Amino acid sequence: MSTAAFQGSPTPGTSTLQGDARGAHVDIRNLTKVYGSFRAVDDLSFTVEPGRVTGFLGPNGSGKTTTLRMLLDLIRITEGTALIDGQRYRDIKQPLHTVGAALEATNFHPGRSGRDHLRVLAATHGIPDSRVDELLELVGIPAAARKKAGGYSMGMRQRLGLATALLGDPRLLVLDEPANGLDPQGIRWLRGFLRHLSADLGKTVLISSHMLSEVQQTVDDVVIIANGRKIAAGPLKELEGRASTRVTTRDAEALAAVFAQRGLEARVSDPRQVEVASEDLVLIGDTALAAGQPIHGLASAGTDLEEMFVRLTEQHGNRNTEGI
Ligand SMILES: Nc1ncnc2c1ncn2[C@@H]1O[C@H](COP(=O)(O)OP(=O)(O)OP(=O)(O)O)[C@@H](O)[C@H]1O
Repeated sequence: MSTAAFQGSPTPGTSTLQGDARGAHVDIRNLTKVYGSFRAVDDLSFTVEPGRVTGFLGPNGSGKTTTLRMLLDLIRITEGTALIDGQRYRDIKQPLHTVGAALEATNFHPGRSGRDHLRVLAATHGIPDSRVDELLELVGIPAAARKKAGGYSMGMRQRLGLATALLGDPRLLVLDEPANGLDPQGIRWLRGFLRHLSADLGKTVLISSHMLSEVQQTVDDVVIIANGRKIAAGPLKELEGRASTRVTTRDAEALAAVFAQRGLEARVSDPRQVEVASEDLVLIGDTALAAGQPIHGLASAGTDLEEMFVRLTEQHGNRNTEGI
């Protein structure tokens, strides 16, 4: 599979992905979905900006897919609005050219090749076959796409889903868990591809994920939900907070005091463990050494946002099974 297919794409104007002068603006306002007495999405509001990749994050069952389905008019909204450039999806004149979506990677006809799947869709929208082949090349499955989709791996289905979403060269791309089933190389490829679409072509990209770590290097903005409600939203850089390091030692209290003297914020999390609000391993190591304190282990403890996300996932892992 090509990992750089898009990198060589021609200059704007002739590219397979021409881009628009602007991506579409998404405005979700007080969106609610109720099933019986269960609030799958609860008074959710956020915006998605053009030229950026927005990560829509939350634990399993938190309401991400339900929100995206309401945005795309696949299910009825109970309350609130979900607008794309000020319009409901159903009122958009040329939806394929405005919004490209890949909500599920499994809904291709198993007996039809990926290429034929795209060609059928292209034909019904007056899009030439040549574009189908260009897109298959672009997403890295030019040969595989001639085989029946029933035999595709999850990663191949994801790539075909992406090609389908891109068929109309849309201004907004909505992808549900696009990294699912991709190998590390595929995830790296997807990351570069989505950045190209947003940063270079100005498109709006909205991707959902239940794993912050999977999209952390891809997204500019995040919207985090749990139990159908918004927990946090904003630029990733602003929300990430501090990175910290977990230090294993003989006497955590003594080492924490040493760090504090050096002006490093430190917290004893275990009699043998200290969390230091720094990712400077040299500084941490040298400080401990100078004070004669042994270090038995040093590990990145991630950022404040990562810690919050892990906590959320633990608390709200699956509200169905928890009966919340
Ligand atoms: N048709 C439905 N009827 C009843 N409950 C539903 C229906 N569709 C979804 N739900 C419930 O709504 C909640 C949110 O589901 P949703 O699929 O939106 O979560 P998600 O965040 O996309 O999860 P995942 O990361 O697992 O895909 C879940 O508890 C789910 O069981």
